[in-house]
Amino acid sequence: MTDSVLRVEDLGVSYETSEAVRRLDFDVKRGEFVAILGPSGCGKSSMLNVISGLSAPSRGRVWVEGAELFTPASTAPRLGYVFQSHRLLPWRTVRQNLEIALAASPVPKAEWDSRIDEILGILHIGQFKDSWPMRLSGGQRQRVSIARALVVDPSYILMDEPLSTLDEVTARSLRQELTQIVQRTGVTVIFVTHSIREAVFLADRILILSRGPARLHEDFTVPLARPRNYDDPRISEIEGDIIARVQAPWGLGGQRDVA
Ligand SMILES: Nc1ncnc2c1ncn2[C@@H]1O[C@H](COP(=O)(O)OP(=O)(O)OP(=O)(O)O)[C@@H](O)[C@H]1O
Repeated sequence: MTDSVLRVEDLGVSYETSEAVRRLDFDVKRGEFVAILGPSGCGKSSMLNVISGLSAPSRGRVWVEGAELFTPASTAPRLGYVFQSHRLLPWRTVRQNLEIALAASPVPKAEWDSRIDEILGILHIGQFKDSWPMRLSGGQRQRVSIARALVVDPSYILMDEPLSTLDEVTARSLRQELTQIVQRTGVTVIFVTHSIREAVFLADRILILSRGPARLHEDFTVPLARPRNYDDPRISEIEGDIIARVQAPWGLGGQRDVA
C-alpha cells in the first residue's frame, strides 16, 4: 500500500472510430497538486471522465485510495469537481448548494453546519452563506464552487480549467487563494489547464500530455519552493522551458499559441 490517492495503469480510451487516450500510467500522492497540460483535443476530458469514475476505460485499471474502480464491487469515489463554469443551482442559496453535495456524500448530517461554516470561512465567503448565486460576482461564484468541492471531504478535487473564464485580476487572486486553501486543508488536487504559467505557479508536478491520442509526454516536477509569486521571473523561465519542450510534440511549429 502506497500513499497514492489515485493510481492509473495502462489506461486507454477508444471510441468507435478514434483513440483518445493511449497507455497512460501515473499516480497522484496524497496532498499533491498535479496539473495536467495538453493541447486542445488531446484527450484530457476522456481521461478525466475515467479518473472521476464516470466512464470505464477501454483498457487499463484505476484505483482511488487503493480501491479499484470499474469492477463489479466498486463504489463511486468521493470526489469534488470544479468546472470552467460554476454550475451552481440558481434557485438554491450558497448553503443549499453545498448541502446538495453533502446529501450525496457520506458526511453525517450532524457535521454539515460546521463543515459548511469552516469551508466558507477558508474561502472568505462566509457572509454569502444565505445569498443566491445570482447576487455574487463571477469570482465569488467560483469560490462557492470550490467550497462545494471541498465540503464533501473528497479523496481529491478535479478542477477542469476553473479560472479560464474569469478576468485576469480575479483569476490571479483565486490562484493565490487556491495555494493557501491547499496548504490549509491538505487536499489533493488534479488541475487541468491550458495555461503553462498557471500550471507552474500552482502545481507540485505537471503531467504533460502529447497530442492525441494522449500519452504521457513528461512527468515534470516544478523546481520551486512555496510560497510562490506569480511574477517571479523563474516562473517565466520554467514556462519558456516547457514551451520549448512541447513545441515539437504539440506541433506548435515555433508558435507561442498556448497561454
Ligand atoms: N463520446 C465521444 N465519441 C467519439 N469521440 C469522442 C468522444 N469524446 C471525445 N471524442 C474524441 O476524442 C478525442 C479527445 O477528445 P477530448 O474531449 O477527450 O479532448 P480534450 O483534450 O478534453 O479537448 P479540449 O482541450 O478541447 O477540451 C477528440 O478527437 C474527440 O473528438
